[in-house]
Parts: sequence; structure tokens; C-alpha cells
Amino acid sequence: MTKELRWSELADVKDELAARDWFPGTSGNLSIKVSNEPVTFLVSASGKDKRKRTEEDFLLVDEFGLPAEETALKPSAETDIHCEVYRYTDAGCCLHVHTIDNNIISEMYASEGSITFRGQELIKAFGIWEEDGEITVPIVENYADLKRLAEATASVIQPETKAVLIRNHGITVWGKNAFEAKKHLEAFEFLFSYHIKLKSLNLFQSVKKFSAKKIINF
Ligand SMILES: CSC[C@@H](O)[C@@H](O)C(=O)COP(=O)(O)O
Ligand SMILES: [Zn+2]
Repeated sequence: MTKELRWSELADVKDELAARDWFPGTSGNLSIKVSNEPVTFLVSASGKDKRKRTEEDFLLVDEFGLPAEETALKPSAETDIHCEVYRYTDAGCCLHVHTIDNNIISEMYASEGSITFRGQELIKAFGIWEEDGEITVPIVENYADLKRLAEATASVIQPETKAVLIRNHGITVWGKNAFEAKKHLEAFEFLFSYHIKLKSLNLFQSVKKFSAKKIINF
């Protein structure tokens, strides 16, 4: 019964993220915890069109990402990342999406290894209520070796971490359940989009000032 309930919760989240066009080109993957002892979770099957809702969207895997039931389905290629998230956090749901905004932010701040947001109302979506509260998202390189990518992701998870960005790839974000994971994802995507727009506006204004100066000097 729990499995069926979790399945429909995850399928609903998938539909909502698909409606935002956050699964371009079959990218992205999702998972939801079904049991703790032993650890099992539902994860999206690899290579599916995540805009479609079918009986073959998810399969049950164990803590190592191996199928926990007889199935012809292949777990997401990035299941190891989900395994690490469940190993190092108390997450009940983990979401991975590729968006233009999260890719741009990951590239802009890759050399710093993280991005920190402060002074934004939406930081409260992460349960941070202090006036000077801040949230940091670590950024890891996009290793082609997916075991290495999962290890790199695990290595930057701190107790307060809610998401990890993979450079020019996407974001992996989690929460204690599907509702919280989706809330975190939406809040991060808002912060990314705001940051990019503000930076572009500032750049546009400095170019305008620079050109105006040049015309006067000319
Ligand atoms: C088709 S591009 C995206 C993939 O390479 C991968 O990064 C991804 O997010 C989806 O892989 P999947 O195996 O379907 O879970
Ligand atoms: Zn991916």
C-alpha cells in the first residue's frame, strides 16, 4: 500500500515539473523513499519521456540502486546520486532537473565551488527564518563516470545542504517528503532566475553608462 501511495505522489510531482518544462530531452530523474529498514525507494526508469504518465515510469530499488523486484525496467543512470542522498541525509524524496537557469548558475560559480543566496524572502522556503539567513548550494564537476559523480555529490553534502548543482548539467535537490522536495526545487529555481536577471540588468546598465560616456567623450 505504501508503495502505491508513494508512486502516485511521485507521479504527481513528475507531472507538475513536466508542466513547467523541466524535463527537456528526457533529462531529469526522481525518486521517493518507500521504506527505511531495509532502505528501498522508487526511482524513475532510465530514458523515459518524463512528460508521459505510464505504469512503467518507476521501479523499486534497494539502497545500492539495484532493482528490489523482478522488472525489465532499467533504473535511472543517475540512481547512484539518489542512493548517496538517502545515505547522507534524512531525505524522503529527491529530484533532479536540468534547466537553463540552473545550468547558467552552475557555470557562473563553478570556480568558486558554490553559490550563496542571502537577503531573499524565498530563503524561508528552506526553513531559514533569520533576517540575515543564507543558503549555500555546492557545485561539483560533471564527471562522465557516474560513480565518480555520485561520490563527488556525496562529498559536498553537509547537514544543512538541501541541493547540489552539477556543472552544466543540473540540480539534485531533496526534502523530507515529496511536498518539501518540490518546494525546495521551486525556491532554488526562483533564486537562480532572479540572480541571472539581476546580473543581466546590472551588466546592461553598465554597458549603457559606458557607451554614453564614450559618445560624450567623442
Ligand atoms: C538525455 S540527457 C540527460 C541524461 O544524460 C541524464 O543526465 C538525466 O538526467 C536523465 O537520465 P535518466 O537515465 O533518464 O535518469
Ligand atoms: Zn541529469
